Amino acid sequence: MSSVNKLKVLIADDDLITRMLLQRNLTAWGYQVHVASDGEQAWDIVNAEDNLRLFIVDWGMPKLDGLEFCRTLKSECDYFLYIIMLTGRSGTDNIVEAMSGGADDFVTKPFVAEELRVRLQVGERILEQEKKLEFYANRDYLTGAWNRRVILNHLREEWERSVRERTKLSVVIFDLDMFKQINDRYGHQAGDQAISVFCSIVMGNIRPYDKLGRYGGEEFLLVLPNTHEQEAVLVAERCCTQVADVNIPLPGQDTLTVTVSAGVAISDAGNPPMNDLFKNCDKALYQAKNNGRNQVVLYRQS
Ligand SMILES: Nc1nc2c(ncn2[C@@H]2O[C@H](COP(=O)(O)OP(=O)(O)OP(=O)(O)O)[C@@H](O)[C@H]2O)c(=O)[nH]1
Repeated sequence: MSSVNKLKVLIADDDLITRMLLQRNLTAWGYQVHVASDGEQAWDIVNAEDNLRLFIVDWGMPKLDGLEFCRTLKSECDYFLYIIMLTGRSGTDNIVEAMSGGADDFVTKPFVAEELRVRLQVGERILEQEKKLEFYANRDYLTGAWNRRVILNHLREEWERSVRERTKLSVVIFDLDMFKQINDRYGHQAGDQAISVFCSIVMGNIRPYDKLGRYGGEEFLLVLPNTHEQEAVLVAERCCTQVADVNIPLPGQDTLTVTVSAGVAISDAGNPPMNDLFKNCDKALYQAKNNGRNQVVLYRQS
């Protein structure tokens, strides 16, 4: 297993021997281990590392103790985490306090390696389930694009940010052309395949902080923060050209080609307001369809 695929675990413990023992065992069990000797250091690692979801945390630590660390972590993270409290303390009162404070499991020192290993596996199973739930709740199942709720929330957040930071926010609405005919002629499965290919192409053309979401059936919304209209038009045109150029394989020897129309609109430091931004984008899309499809139209005030 390469280190890229290894699950990350953060160990936070002020006792050197425990840290070394944990690090040795966890590395042997295939985890990518990060080590902190107090709560503050643990917090720094949380801020620096992506995808850190599994934790083994001592209770009594200098600067920031384990319980406070759990509380802060659970209240500030909007994704699921699994924390095992590994402590010299024992007894019901301590278990209740730790688990009420955000710990998901409680192990008393000295720990038995095999027991800790299976408890980590329980954490992994729960994290895996949470990841699936997160996907089903936020993503479009067919394409992996964000679903309508998420993309509209994201648009609102980015619009608010553009007001705060006085930047330009660009929005693109894509709509696959004559899609009813494609379904009628080639069948729904082929239509689905075309939608998936379209999304892969768009996702391959955007920056990590741009977001593509499925707004309706064959209508997709692309939110491009801090982006001028010319750049947005270029991205949209690149996507439309690439979609039109691809031969989508169908069962047998057949292939299918599709085209896409797009409307682009921008808001500059919150002007126009979000609803109008959206309406402008829709008007531009309507224009693109009226002009003959397979093209990008930028909304202009006039
Ligand atoms: N295969 C498939 N078809 C879908 C999906 N979502 C929506 N559609 C179909 O997309 C078609 C959209 O048709 P219309 O809204 O009439 O638009 P159009 O045929 O694309 O025409 P223009 O937008 O004017 O170019 C409908 O037949 C929907 O059933 C989907 O997930 N999969």
